[in-house]
Amino acid sequence: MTATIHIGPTALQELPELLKNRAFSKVAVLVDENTLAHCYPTLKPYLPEHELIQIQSGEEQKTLQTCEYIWQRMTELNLDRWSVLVNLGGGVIGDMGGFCAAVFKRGIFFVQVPTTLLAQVDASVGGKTGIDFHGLKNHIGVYQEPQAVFINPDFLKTLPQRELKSGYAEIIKHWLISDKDAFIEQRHIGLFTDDWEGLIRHSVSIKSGVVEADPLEGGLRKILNFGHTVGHAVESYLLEKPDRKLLHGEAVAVGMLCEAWISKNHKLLPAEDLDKIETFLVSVYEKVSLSEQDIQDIAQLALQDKKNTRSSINCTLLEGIGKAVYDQPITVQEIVESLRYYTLL
Ligand SMILES: NC(=O)c1ccc[n+]([C@@H]2O[C@H](COP(=O)([O-])OP(=O)(O)OC[C@H]3O[C@@H](n4cnc5c(N)ncnc54)[C@H](O)[C@@H]3O)[C@@H](O)[C@H]2O)c1
Ligand SMILES: O=C(O)C(=O)C[C@@H](O)[C@H](O)[C@H](O)COP(=O)(O)O
Ligand SMILES: [Zn+2]
Repeated sequence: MTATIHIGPTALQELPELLKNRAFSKVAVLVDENTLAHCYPTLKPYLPEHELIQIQSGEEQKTLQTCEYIWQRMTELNLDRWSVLVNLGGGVIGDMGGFCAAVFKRGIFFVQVPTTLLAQVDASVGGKTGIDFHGLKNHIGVYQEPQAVFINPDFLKTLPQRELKSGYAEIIKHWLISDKDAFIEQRHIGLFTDDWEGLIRHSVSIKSGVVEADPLEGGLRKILNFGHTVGHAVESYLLEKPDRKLLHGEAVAVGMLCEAWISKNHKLLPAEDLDKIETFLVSVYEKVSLSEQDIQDIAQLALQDKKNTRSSINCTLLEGIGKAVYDQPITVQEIVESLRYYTLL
């Protein structure tokens, strides 16, 4: 069953009732240094007595080593099976906190309070939790729904512009896979909107609809992975190169361009649609420079994608703006060519 999602500047007002009704034995809040400084003061008035678990921010922290630290703190704090972990942060806190809670003592409760645009429109919804392993994205994880999700768009006021743009990539993805009108009409307003709540509600409704139809990604849910076959490979590759690291959404933007190009190559996406996607994404995201060696290495990483079966790379492609098709076999060589296309844009 999918979790209840509360959206709006007063969303957190619903939290005390949930905590009281479920009579959790202990409440712990997972934060990083940024969410402790910028978001915890807003959350605190809605919490009963609680403990804090603090980790360092960043994708590099989304590892088994950090999980060990979190489990150690949960143990020291004597969290039992009726405790709840409140994950206050972006997708890293949400994915890793959700995973730690889902397997601690075979599962305690958790609540998502997403504080980045990316986590509000995507990561907090749908129950995918997990961590990176040896640089491979979300390689270890479980599906586990939180007790509830509380999305307060006011948290975005302190979010750096680069992080906002990263989250915007997942909004664009939602438009590209299922809402042509939104892509055509809203793309130029996007980042300059004064209605974040409206954008968040729209994205959450697209994602929730897909997840409800196919929670465990047997089929349809794979459309939410558009841009991620190549995007995750690019993100994993550059994560190992400290001064070239990309944010998740920035890598997904590269991935969407490459996979849109592959869609056209497969005669699924009309040239004029590729043109529109290209013009728009290039206007929002800085080009990432990639050498021929980078391209060859990135393409190999796509062989680890979770949608693959046997040796087939199964990609989600576009049949047009607003319509995605999943399980489309592609080759390493096509990924190489798509990345070459990207470098020439
Ligand atoms: N589970 C899913 O369905 C899903 C979906 C999309 C992405 N993800 C994962 O999400 C992760 C990316 O999440 P992200 O983009 O939120 O990055 P993130 O969690 O690293 O947060 C980005 C940065 O913003 C800071 N921050 C958070 N909230 C803030 C605020 N309100 N004000 C100021 N600073 C703030 C954080 O401390 C961090 O430095 C990736 O690991 C990706 O794989 C998961
Ligand atoms: O929720 C989903 O399903 C998605 O694919 C959403 C993606 O934006 C997200 O990055 C997800 O974590 C990727 O899942 P993965 O199974 O490819 O790790
Ligand atoms: Zn994503």
